[in-house]
Amino acid sequence: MTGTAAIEAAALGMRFGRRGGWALRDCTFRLPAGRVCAVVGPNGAGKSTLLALAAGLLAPTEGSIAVLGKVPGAARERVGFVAQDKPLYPQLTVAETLRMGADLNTDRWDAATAERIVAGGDLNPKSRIRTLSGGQCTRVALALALAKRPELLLLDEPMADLDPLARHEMMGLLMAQAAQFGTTIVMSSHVVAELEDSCDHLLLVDGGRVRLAGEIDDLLDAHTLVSAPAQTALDPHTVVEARTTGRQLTALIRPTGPTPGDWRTSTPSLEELVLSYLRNPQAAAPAHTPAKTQEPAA
Ligand SMILES: Nc1ncnc2c1ncn2[C@@H]1O[C@H](COP(=O)(O)OP(=O)(O)OP(=O)(O)O)[C@@H](O)[C@H]1O
Repeated sequence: MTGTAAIEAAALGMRFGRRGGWALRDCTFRLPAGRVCAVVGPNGAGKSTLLALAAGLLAPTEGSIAVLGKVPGAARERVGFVAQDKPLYPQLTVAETLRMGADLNTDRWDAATAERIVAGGDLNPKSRIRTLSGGQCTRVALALALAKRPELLLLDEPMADLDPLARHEMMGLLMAQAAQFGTTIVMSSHVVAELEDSCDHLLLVDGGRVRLAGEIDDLLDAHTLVSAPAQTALDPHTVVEARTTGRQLTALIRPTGPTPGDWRTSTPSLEELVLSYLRNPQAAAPAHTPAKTQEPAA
């Protein structure tokens, strides 16, 4: 891992059109190189906009974003991007698509990886892209992006239209790529539970703001799930969410010290953490992983 961040954003904002609302606003975060980062958040939160800004396909309305230490456009050769709609040329065959990838990336093209990914889906190299299913197109798009051997791989909901076996296979390939080459992977997804075992870094985007940013283990360790009798006072701890069902209180807190011995406590899952923050827009981010402050350089 180097000292250069994979992505560094400062007061980043994006507005589509002069009169449009802000798709992203005041986003400041630092993603160290070599991480596998989950970008999660509700529909319309700004995840695709953030990834498109990092890919250099959009220019920020305000603030800045640096990718591998450069403006995104200047880092494009070292970045792989698979957009949500997996744009490919419909009239090309699978083989022609891979050949185009090889021609565009002569210095780094990993033909064996591209062919292995395509073969794994039993795709006929002579099939035209327009005849493929959504999941098969995703497989070709991922083959193009991975074979480019990027230093940073930006994936917008890469698993959304893959079947369970293909998801498992692709996740394995992505993790192998990250382990072997130190590739930084940033992937958006709505299936938070699926990300917990694969990702080590989280960006929670909500309403165009980055609400949580940091190492997943640190974020989980900073929170405690509490089960206690209803009416239990939770202060002085910081309460992200508290719900009472009958005589039972369930809460997600950020403890400010030891909790009473008669509380039942556990560490939340990533999904529990994310859902609690999304259900409670007023809950502030933890002090050591605030949306507006840089985490320490690696
Ligand atoms: N090209 C565009 N023109 C105008 N508004 C846009 C455009 N692209 C995105 N937006 C708006 O920006 C906001 C963020 O959209 P974005 O696609 O980044 O969200 P998202 O988190 O990726 O959502 P989803 O999970 O549904 O894919 C939304 O309000 C959306 O309507």
